[in-house]
Amino acid sequence: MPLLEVKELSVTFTQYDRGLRRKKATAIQDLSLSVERGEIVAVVGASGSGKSLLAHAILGILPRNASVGGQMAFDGQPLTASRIRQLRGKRIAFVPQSVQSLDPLMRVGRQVRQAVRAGDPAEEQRMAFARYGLAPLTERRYPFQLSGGMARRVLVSIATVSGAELIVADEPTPGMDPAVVQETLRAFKTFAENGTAIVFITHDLEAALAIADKVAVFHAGTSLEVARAADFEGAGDRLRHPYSRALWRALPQNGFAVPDLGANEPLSRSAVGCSHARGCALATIECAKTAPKPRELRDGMVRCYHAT
Ligand SMILES: Nc1ncnc2c1ncn2[C@@H]1O[C@H](COP(=O)(O)OP(=O)(O)OP(=O)(O)O)[C@@H](O)[C@H]1O
Ligand code: NI
Repeated sequence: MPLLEVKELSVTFTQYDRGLRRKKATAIQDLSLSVERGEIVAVVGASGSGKSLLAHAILGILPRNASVGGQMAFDGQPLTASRIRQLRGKRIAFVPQSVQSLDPLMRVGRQVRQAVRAGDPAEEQRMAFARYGLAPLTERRYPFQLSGGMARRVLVSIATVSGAELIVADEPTPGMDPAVVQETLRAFKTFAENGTAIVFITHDLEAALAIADKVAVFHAGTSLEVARAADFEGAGDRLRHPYSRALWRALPQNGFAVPDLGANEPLSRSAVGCSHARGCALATIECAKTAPKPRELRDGMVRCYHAT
């Protein structure tokens, strides 16, 4: 049984136009994902593809104008609003994308110590700071006295000292220098080896592949493919979706093959058809008409009529 199971999640925002006309915008649609204990599932995708919203939906911290559909379960029990309030910061820890989520008025060492649930808080905090390359004196600083990369290491410390069974990390590494990124990724790997389940959200496919078991490729508010990390190899022939293959081939070591993905177009999630149909070499009339349903393929998932 997966530790976290997300089934057919949808997130819709109600917004008011000028003139108080209500309109609805669907930001996540028909999204399913599961994470086992000890497993690292990376969620990769372009800006605006819905990665943070997935994290916020799991953590129960979506804004009030968002409505959520579908089901989520943690450790076999439905993840209701009241249950997530009990689990947050305990069995489920979150590394938020924004460093603004640190308390601006509290020294960062104390913020980390408050998150410790087992063991000596001071000891745990010192060990976390050492692990992520933060000097001991950093504990006396306030958030505004830290660089972005340091603040992110504090956020990672807070999530990891909690001893949570599931860590949802939303872009934990930007602003860190490369050695610290490696150290942070290694720490995640060690937590997973000790049984922690990790959802690792990143737009950095290389970082994802360095530690993940599975990779969910997001586009326009849903996952187009869930692959084994090992499927990203060679020319990408083991990948199931043309979009994942394009992401893989665009990496420097694969020759920066940049296809026209239509990536900067306004998201086509409200449009009918496959969100990737424009700019896809395989697209047929069917793709433009009706979005393909997810289907299992070779120990993974794909939403594409043409995947084999
Ligand atoms: N409060 C909101 N009201 C309306 N729409 C929203 C709101 N928050 C997010 N969205 C919509 O949801 C989409 C997905 O946002 P999300 O923050 O999940 O993207 P992301 O994949 O995390 O991007 P990034 O890589 O930039 O962090 C956005 O493009 C935006 O259109
Ligand atoms: Ni985000």
